[in-house]
Amino acid sequence: MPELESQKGAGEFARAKVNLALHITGQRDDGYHMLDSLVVFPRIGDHLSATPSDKLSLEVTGPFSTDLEPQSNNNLVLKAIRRLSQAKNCAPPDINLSLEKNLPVASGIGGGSADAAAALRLLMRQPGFTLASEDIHAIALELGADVPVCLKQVAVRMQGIGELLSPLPSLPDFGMVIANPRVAVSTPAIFKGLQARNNPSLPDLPESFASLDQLIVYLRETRNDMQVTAEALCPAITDVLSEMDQHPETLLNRMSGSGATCFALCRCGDEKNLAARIQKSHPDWWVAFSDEL
Ligand SMILES: C[C@@](CO)(OP(=O)(O)O)[C@H](O)COP(=O)(O)OP(=O)(O)OC[C@H]1O[C@@H](n2ccc(N)nc2=O)[C@H](O)[C@@H]1O
Ligand SMILES: Nc1ncnc2c1ncn2[C@@H]1O[C@H](COP(=O)(O)OP(=O)(O)O)[C@@H](O)[C@H]1O
Repeated sequence: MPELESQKGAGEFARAKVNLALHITGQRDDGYHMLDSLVVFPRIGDHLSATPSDKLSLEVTGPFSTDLEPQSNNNLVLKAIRRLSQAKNCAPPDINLSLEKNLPVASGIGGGSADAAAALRLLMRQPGFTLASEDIHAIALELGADVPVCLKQVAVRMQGIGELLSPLPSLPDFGMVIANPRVAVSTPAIFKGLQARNNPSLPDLPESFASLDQLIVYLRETRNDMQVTAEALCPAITDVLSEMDQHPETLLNRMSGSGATCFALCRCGDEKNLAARIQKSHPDWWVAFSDEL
């Protein structure tokens, strides 16, 4: 492994993925579901950095580190590093990776996918590890359906099983609060429990969203098709949505991904107060906010 070009402070920020809308439009023969989703990336996330070492290793710190086995070969960060090295016919690099786990695990905001994508970006910055964008996209998809969208971390429409990414009309400014009742939800269990798998696609997108009100009107015509199943399996999701509903700042609230994290959209500037009030009512929940999406 050539000496790391960037060391302290030059890590990767692995942003949470939030599905503003998530329609399940079909199922492939291999069982994977077809999606039509609007995805955004709030400024809330994990941090991944690397320092030279005598072998490949991973340490996990941060508030949710205890929910992951620190040395596990199943960590998506290590899987991503090994898979990209294999694609380059190189031995995995001798680095110590440090993951600050700020996002709850198995929570519908793609923390593991974001970490895997961060690991790919981090390694690709090193000489000898770059790949053409279609090749890195294919590796990302092998690691997980949500990993391709996490590579670029910009707002997009996501289709296929997660591999088809297309630009969105530019979005108005808005604030976001996300809250998780600290109950892990298994993505495969929610997919398995779906009552309907052939739902309509997203309504046609306008050429632009002139205002936040227009975006909210559009989103009210959309759904998260996993929400009913997830609420039945995890009633705490309903509690989070009801709490968000009680605050006048909330313009629209919904579950992200397969849950249990829910988001509330608000006017820019309202997010900090809204988050504080939700956290005050439920000190045991994980609550975060962002004004940049
Ligand atoms: C539901 C979504 C929506 O963005 O988000 P999360 O709840 O995970 O955040 C994603 O599609 C989750 O993507 P990801 O978590 O990467 O999925 P994978 O690891 O590839 O697969 C986990 C499990 O979900 C199922 N799966 C995943 C994606 C998909 N389009 N159809 C599926 O049926 C797979 O069959 C597998 O059993
Ligand atoms: N770095 C990681 N962060 C989170 N989860 C990980 C990671 N590596 C592997 N996993 C595994 O991936 C599964 C899905 O985690 P996660 O991506 O947090 O779920 P979700 O997409 O629902 O938010 C978990 O069961 C976890 O054990």
